[in-house]
Amino acid sequence: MTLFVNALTQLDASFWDNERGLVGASWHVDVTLDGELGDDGMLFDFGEVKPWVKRHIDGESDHTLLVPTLAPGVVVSECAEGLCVQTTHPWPMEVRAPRQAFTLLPWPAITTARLGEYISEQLMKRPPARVTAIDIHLAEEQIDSAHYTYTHGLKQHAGNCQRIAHGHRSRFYVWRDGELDNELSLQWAHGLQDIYLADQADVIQPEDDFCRVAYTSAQGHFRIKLPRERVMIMPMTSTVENIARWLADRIAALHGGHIRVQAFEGIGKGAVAEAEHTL
Ligand SMILES: Nc1nc2c(c(=O)[nH]1)N=C([C@H](O)[C@H](O)COP(=O)(O)OP(=O)(O)OP(=O)(O)O)CN2
Repeated sequence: MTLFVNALTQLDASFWDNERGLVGASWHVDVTLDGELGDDGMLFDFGEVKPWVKRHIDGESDHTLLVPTLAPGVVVSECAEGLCVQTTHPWPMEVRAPRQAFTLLPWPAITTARLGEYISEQLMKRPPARVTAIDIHLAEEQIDSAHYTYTHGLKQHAGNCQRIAHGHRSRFYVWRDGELDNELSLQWAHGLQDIYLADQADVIQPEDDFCRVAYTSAQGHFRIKLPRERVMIMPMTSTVENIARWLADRIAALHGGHIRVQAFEGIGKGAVAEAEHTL
C-alpha cells in the first residue's frame, strides 16, 4: 500500500553551488510512504505523518547552509563559533557559526534529487511501525515571473531564522500606478538574485573588497565574510516586511509614480508595501 501527502511542508535553506556560489532555496516537500495496513485500515495516520516529517525537516536541514563538502575549494574546520566553512570557487566566502547552522553533505554538489534521497534515508533510520519505504520528493515552486534567491539571517529572530546563512526562493511583483510592471519586477528581482542581504547594523567595516557581517543571537556567534559585490546592505534587518518597504521606497524614488511591491519570503507568504514619489 502506498500513502502520499503532497506539499506537506516547505524547506527553506541556502546551498553552496559550484557555479552560482551562495543560493537561497525553497522547496515544497512531498512525501510517499510504502508499507502494510494496520487493523485500523491505515498505513500511518495523516495526523501523525505530517508532524513527524515536519519535525524532522525543521530540526535538520531547514534554515541551514547546505554544504557540499567534496565540492572543489570547500574546506570545513572547527572554530570557536562551532564550524568554519570556507570556499574558493566560484568565489571566496567564509561562514563561522554554531554547528546546527550547517548541513554537511559529503557530495561534490547539492542537487534537489539527492537532498530528497538524503532526507528519506534519515527518516528511514527510525521508521514508524509498518512503514517499509519513505520517499521525500523536493520540488521548487513553479514560477514563470520575477523571483529572487537571497540569503540572510535575522539576528533578532527567536527561532532558526537567526542563522546567518539561510535563504529563500521567492516571487516578486511590482505595480506602478496600478499596473503590474513585469519589466520593473524582473529588474529589481534580479538585484536580489544569489546575493547576501545584510543589515547595516551588523556590517563590520569593509576590509578591502570584502564585506564582513557578524552578530550574536540566542544560538551563538555568527560571522560571514564574502566579496562586497555579492552583498546588498539594507538600512534595517531583512524581514520581508522591511524588504517590501525598502524596495517600494527605492523603486518609487528612482522611477516615480505610485509603487506597490509584493515581496514573498519563500513559498506562499510575504509582505506588501506601497510608496509614492513625484519625479
Ligand atoms: N512577519 C515575519 N515573520 C517572520 C519573518 C519575516 O520576515 N516576517 N521571517 C522569518 C524567517 O526569515 C524565516 O526564514 C521564515 O521561515 P519559515 O520556515 O518560512 O517560517 P515558519 O517557521 O513560520 O514556517 P514553517 O511552517 O515552520 O515552515 C520568520 N518569521
